[in-house]
Amino acid sequence: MTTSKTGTGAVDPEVRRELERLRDSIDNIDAAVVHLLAERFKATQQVGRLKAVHQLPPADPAREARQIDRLRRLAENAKLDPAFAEKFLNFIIAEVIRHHERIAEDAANGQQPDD
Ligand SMILES: C=C(O[C@@H]1C=C(C(=O)O)C=C[C@H]1O)C(=O)O
Repeated sequence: MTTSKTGTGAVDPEVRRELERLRDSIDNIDAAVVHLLAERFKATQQVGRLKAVHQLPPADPAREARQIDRLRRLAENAKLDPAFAEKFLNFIIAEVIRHHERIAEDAANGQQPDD
């Protein structure tokens, strides 16, 4: 790794190229994360509708506990902080449960689900 400055205050062009290469990779990963999350939410919306029709509760803590166990193990194997993985999953699940509550309320009020 070369130094980050040329001495004139400008960033070494080689360092700039390396930074750009890494940032391109980060941008691709961020795009993949957004697409994967969108697909996950499409599936959870369908679960929410199914639960509303069959009057099942929005949250399923036993299922969540199994998912957290599994995700923590996957994170450990991938050398990702399992506490971070758990926090991230809990953040997503909390949003899903909010959606499910809304879908159940709409169904109870005779409203059609949005697509
Ligand atoms: C999607 C579901 O609903 C809720 C959301 C979950 C999730 O986002 O993974 C898991 C369990 C439930 O609390 C489900 O029951 O499968």
